[in-house]
Amino acid sequence: MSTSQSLHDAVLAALATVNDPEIHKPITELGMVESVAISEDAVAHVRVLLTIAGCPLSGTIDADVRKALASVDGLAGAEVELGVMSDEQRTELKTKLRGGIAQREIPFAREDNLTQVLLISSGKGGVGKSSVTVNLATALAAQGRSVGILDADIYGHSIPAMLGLADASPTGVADMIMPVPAMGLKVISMGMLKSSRDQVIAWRGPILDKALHQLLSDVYWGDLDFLLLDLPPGTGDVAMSLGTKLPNAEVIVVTTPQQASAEVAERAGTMASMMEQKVLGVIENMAYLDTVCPHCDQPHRVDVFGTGGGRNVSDALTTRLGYEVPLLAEIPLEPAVRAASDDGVPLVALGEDTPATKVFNDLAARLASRKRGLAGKKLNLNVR
Ligand SMILES: Nc1ncnc2c1ncn2[C@@H]1O[C@H](COP(=O)(O)OP(=O)(O)OP(=O)(O)O)[C@@H](O)[C@H]1O
Repeated sequence: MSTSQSLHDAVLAALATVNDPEIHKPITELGMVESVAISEDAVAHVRVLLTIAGCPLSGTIDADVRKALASVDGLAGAEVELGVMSDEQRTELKTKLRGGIAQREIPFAREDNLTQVLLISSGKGGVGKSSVTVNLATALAAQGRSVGILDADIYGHSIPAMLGLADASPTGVADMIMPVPAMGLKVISMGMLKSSRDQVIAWRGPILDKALHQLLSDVYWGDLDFLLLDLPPGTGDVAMSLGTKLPNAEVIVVTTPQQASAEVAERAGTMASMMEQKVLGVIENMAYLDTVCPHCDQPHRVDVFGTGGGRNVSDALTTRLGYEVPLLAEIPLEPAVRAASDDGVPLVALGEDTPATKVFNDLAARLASRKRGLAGKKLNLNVR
């Protein structure tokens, strides 16, 4: 092999180590390296194409490319020129990002898609649906899974604030929306589509449907092991719309011990049949408070909100739906859960060893080790 050829190969190998800062894939795979030439004096001439003119991250890409080239042995120097992709090249990139699918298709709806799509729902607001979503997602990510969160709660978008992303907005690359990274998760919220933070979203019917479709198809989720959707409480337009969009999704019902179980089960059951989706199980949140008794100084479990709500909902749903709907977890009422969320960091991300953290990590481990697509196989996700 000639020296110039081996230098050329070495330069390409070095460029393959440079990731696009937003897409997180090598620029060589994304068609961003337009040309590489090695001149007789061993100088590399590299032309890199940005996805859009005025790309805010052009400085980062330029610096990363130069750094990679500086590591190539035998090069006397490097000249880097930045250009911009043509419309055609952008279309090619978009197709590549969509896994070879040119149209705006929802990747999670494909039969061969292996992402576990979990719809976190509740009969009514304030039971801790969003807290469960962020903590479970963080626990899954800490166990090495690639996890996305879609905050589809049109009434209150609590997810961004719980992840310290209150003012974050996603960027666009080649007509695709880049999810916002936080705590190792990829995050998109309906609230991020609003023009101002205090604007109220009152979308219904077709507009809501379109927005949801966009968040599922135009967002560059990449290969996800899990996608968790925080649904608005109750049944409604979002549930209806997601039914057809995410046929393989599974519903997790979050409830509290005192909630009228029949009512919760009724709503969850109705929603699941509206969506034609399986209910994976029930999570009882704020299940109990572990505290030291002021009278006897001994640790006690106090059932602040009564007992049995989660188990009753699981039993009622099992009867109503005709298959086993297990109680997946009982999460204690723990002031740290609220405090951490208020600080914009899910409790699980703090790495502290608390009973709630343990429950989230344990549930994440069970979900992560699930075998997918084995029809009829008992999944054994029961909490007891
Ligand atoms: N296990 C828990 N221990 C202590 N506080 C909790 C727990 N779970 C949730 N909370 C707190 O309860 C409040 C409501 O929780 P969260 O916002 O997650 O509920 P939600 O069901 O998503 O509500 P909404 O439907 O209104 O968005 C928050 O202040 C949250 O920090």
